[in-house]
Amino acid sequence: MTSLSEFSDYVHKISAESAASGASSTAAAATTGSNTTGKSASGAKSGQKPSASIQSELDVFSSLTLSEPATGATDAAPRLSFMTCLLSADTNAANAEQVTATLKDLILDGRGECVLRFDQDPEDPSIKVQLTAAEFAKAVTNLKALCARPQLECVVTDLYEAEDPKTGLKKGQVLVRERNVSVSDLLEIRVAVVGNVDAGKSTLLGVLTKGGLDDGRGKARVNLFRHKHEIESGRTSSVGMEIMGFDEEGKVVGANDGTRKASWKEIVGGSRKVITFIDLAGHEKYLKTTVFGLMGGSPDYVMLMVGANAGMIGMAREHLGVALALNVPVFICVTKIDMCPPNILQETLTQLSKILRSAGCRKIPLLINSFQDVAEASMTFVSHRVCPIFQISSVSGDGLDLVRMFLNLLPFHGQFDTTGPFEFEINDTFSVPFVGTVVSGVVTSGSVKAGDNVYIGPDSLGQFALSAIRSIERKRQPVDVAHAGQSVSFAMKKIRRRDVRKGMVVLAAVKDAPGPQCVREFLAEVLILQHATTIKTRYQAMLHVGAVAQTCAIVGLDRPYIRTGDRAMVRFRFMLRPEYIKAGQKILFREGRTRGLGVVKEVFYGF
Ligand SMILES: Nc1nc2c(ncn2[C@@H]2O[C@H](COP(=O)(O)OP(=O)(O)OP(=O)(O)O)[C@@H](O)[C@H]2O)c(=O)[nH]1
Repeated sequence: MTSLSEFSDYVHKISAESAASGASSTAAAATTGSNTTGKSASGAKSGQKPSASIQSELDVFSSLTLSEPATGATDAAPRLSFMTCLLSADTNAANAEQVTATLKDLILDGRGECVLRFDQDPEDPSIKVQLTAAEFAKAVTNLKALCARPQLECVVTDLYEAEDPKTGLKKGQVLVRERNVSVSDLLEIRVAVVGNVDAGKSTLLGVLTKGGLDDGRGKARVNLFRHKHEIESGRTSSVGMEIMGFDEEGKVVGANDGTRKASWKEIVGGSRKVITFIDLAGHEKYLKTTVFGLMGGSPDYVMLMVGANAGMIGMAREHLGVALALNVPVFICVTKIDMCPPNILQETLTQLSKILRSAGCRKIPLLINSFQDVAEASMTFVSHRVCPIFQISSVSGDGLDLVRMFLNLLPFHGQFDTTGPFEFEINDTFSVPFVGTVVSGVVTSGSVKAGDNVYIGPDSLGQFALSAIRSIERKRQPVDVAHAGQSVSFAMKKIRRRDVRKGMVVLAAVKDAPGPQCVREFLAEVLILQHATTIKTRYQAMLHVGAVAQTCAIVGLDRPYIRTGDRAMVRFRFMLRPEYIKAGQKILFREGRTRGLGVVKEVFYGF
């Protein structure tokens, strides 16, 4: 860490910027040598001896900052760094307000929570901070006091603390999470669980959501199956949903000793963050369902399960490929370590590392062994192409605490258009007694209220029907409004269940505006990942785009033929019926061993 020099650079940068923006009063006062009654002075008053880095910042700012601290800095005055303000927040009201404002922004970005590192600036992580043990303790105390105030109403949970024995400097991380959240604003993170058949996916979900442990013979997974044939065969064949809730302190809500599964109502009622697991099938026979779950379920993360003794076999590579194609961050759980000899476990880890580092993946494998690793990985996971790897056992319980903590810290990173017109992709349909037709799926844009008029379609003739939202449920709890990024279900008015199907959309019905249009043909830029020979026009394959899965034919190509490794512009035609798709959506097509992926570039409206 070169905090001193970095801080000075930073301070010079800020002072140059403030000078450029016309901080004449600051400059004038500085030259007159006026005493700074500013924030830094009060930091010194607190009796704590600031570390060199903080002191250097205080020194520079004491010659720059002239505005009255009580009235707040003027627009032209440079802002003190977060940590400098935090250290003096107990004695300086203006600094306390600045920290509060920064925290509010971070919590808003994180949809109700944020993780803070005490060794870097939260607003600019490239700025390193060094804190002595006393400063660290003060920073944590001040943070807790600020978060308890009505302006924030948050709970601060310590994640880890570590002290450098040589320098005595301390670092650590905390989780700041809102204390009160309504069901409609509850933070939800969707995690798709994939891996080869018998890798232990359903078992791990059973153990995480119910508590208790597995017996190695399928005890934990029984409650998760949705069909009788699944219980009999022990194989998942459908897309299952499980939820796990964390309270404001990060404790798991409802999971007990494995004897009873908490109801969704209990979990949602006590949680401030909910993880929705999309449990997918590992068998090759159900690949279409699994790809549908990955594309239509809009997962934020993919959890790839790998049996320690089996390694990356069968469908696991296929699932990893789809996750990478969709650009969804992946983390890996190497499970069944209780029944795996150490040399085989090592072989599996080496194999994983090779696959992840290969040109096709370009990921950095990161073995997670401690709470510190978890906390650090959760912050770098999304942005740094890191792939955390956990070694766990659902039978002995090894490594499960680390996985639980990681799930608790998984950050929100959805890129949904919250301000656009309302759009919703249907993933499943139900007929509920006394309620009528219910559709479930993900709001991909905008928001909708119960009672709003909507279009639903397209049907096999490309038509959209007018309907209205009778009621909305989120995690089986009634809510009044649904926002982009949330998975919800709608009870629909005037629609029969047989008229709705997966892949349809629900759209805002704007009065006097023309209705939505569907697409029969579209142009996509594709990359052929694998094909034995050449692909020409009239070639047909199963094409997935969002929740749509339909056979498409190639009706146009920018060259006579394409083969493995080629990038090309391809015109596709839906064979069965038109669909509602948009430019920018990712596509994936497969037929036998053939695989291709791409992006929709242009859509052609009409039947
Ligand atoms: N010893 C041991 N056995 C495990 C562990 N995890 C799962 N198992 C056993 O492995 C078997 C397969 O587990 P499942 O959870 O059904 O595997 P799956 O990946 O969900 O399989 P599909 O649903 O068919 O894709 C069951 O008999 C589990 O009891 C573990 O950590 N240790």
